[in-house]
Amino acid sequence: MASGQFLDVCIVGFGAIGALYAFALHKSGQVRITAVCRSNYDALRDEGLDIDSDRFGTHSAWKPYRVVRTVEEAADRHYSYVICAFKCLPEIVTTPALLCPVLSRLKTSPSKEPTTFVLLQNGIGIEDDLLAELSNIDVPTVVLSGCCWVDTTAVDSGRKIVQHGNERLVLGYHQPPGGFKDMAEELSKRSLETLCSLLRSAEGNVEAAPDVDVARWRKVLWNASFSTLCTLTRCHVGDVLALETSRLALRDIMAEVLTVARASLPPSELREQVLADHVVDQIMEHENPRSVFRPSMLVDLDHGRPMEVEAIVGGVLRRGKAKGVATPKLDLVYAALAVVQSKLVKTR
Ligand SMILES: NC(=O)C1=CN([C@@H]2O[C@H](COP(=O)(O)OP(=O)(O)OC[C@H]3O[C@@H](n4cnc5c(N)ncnc54)[C@H](OP(=O)(O)O)[C@@H]3O)[C@@H](O)[C@H]2O)C=CC1
Ligand SMILES: CC(C)(CO)C(=O)C(=O)O
Repeated sequence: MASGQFLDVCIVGFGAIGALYAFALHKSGQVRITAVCRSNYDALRDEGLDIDSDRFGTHSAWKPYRVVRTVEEAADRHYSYVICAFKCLPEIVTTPALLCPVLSRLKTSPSKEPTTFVLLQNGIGIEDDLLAELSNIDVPTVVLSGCCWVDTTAVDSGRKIVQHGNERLVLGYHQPPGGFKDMAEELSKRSLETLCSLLRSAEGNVEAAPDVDVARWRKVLWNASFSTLCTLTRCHVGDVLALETSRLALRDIMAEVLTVARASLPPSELREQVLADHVVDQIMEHENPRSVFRPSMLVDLDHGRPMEVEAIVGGVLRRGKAKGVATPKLDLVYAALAVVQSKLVKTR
């Protein structure tokens, strides 16, 4: 292990997801967390973080090992894991640009110690630009990503995080653009296992995905339909389930996403099982018609913050276009959200 008995882990984006999983990793007793905080830097440094989590318990004034203001400040050492938990907004800043100081350090590092990047973010193809950038770096690296099935929010200007109900994290590794070489896949598997076991030792409900791309498409089925319709209507989940016409729209969007998913992924038993047509029925039956849940995209709009339209909807559309799959319903959803998004980006 690096640094004697601790693994150094850097969390970039210390909001709801970043802080929740940082705390879980800290609870494992085996890591040192460097938290890159933006708007909540002063609060975190001076007062620490309050946590009210059904999964990880209630804690006050928790301080990570280090709180820093920028990625540049964080890049004074080697990290075993760099966890990205900022909103994925490539139209504002790409992931490689945001991580530039860490990547530059890796490029010039005489040590060949591996680094694993972990994307705890929604969307499709969010790993592409990072994988491309890492393919130019002569140090072993791994890219993992995670689908978070959890309802967590940063409140009190990021001084506190609240997490209700169940928490489930599905983590898996991505293939580099040219495929795996030498021992790279072994390294990815080991890195995935280590992260899963750290989170499990803190009672996190984590699963290693046999194919992370299949898991991400399964997740985006929900985000591309429920998150977008709730956002465009500014209504909670129960409201968009209440009318026959909006239920039909949810189903139609999910059917389009499934067609793109199946066209984009290589054939496998897992793909057929996880992304079969009847999954739409399962999702619709599983949602509570009385749910007052507001998806994170709607929460961003509520606060006037840019939304992950490109990562969630744009990602599906780009894959659809590449495979010649028509997506008329989702095209309309994208066009409407793009109008709102461009105003949010201009006024931020
Ligand atoms: N919250 C949830 O329940 C779920 C979230 N997700 C996904 O998880 C990801 C993270 O979402 P979530 O935690 O909710 O988002 P939050 O908005 O709560 O947190 C994002 C954090 O990233 C920080 N940040 C953004 N850009 C930068 C930057 N350039 N440098 C440093 N910090 C930065 C923000 O700082 P600042 O305060 O200054 O803006 C904020 O603290 C998203 O992809 C989301 O879709 C997935 C499932 C559930
Ligand atoms: C599916 C869900 C609600 C997380 O569980 C989500 O991804 C979101 O709110 O953006």
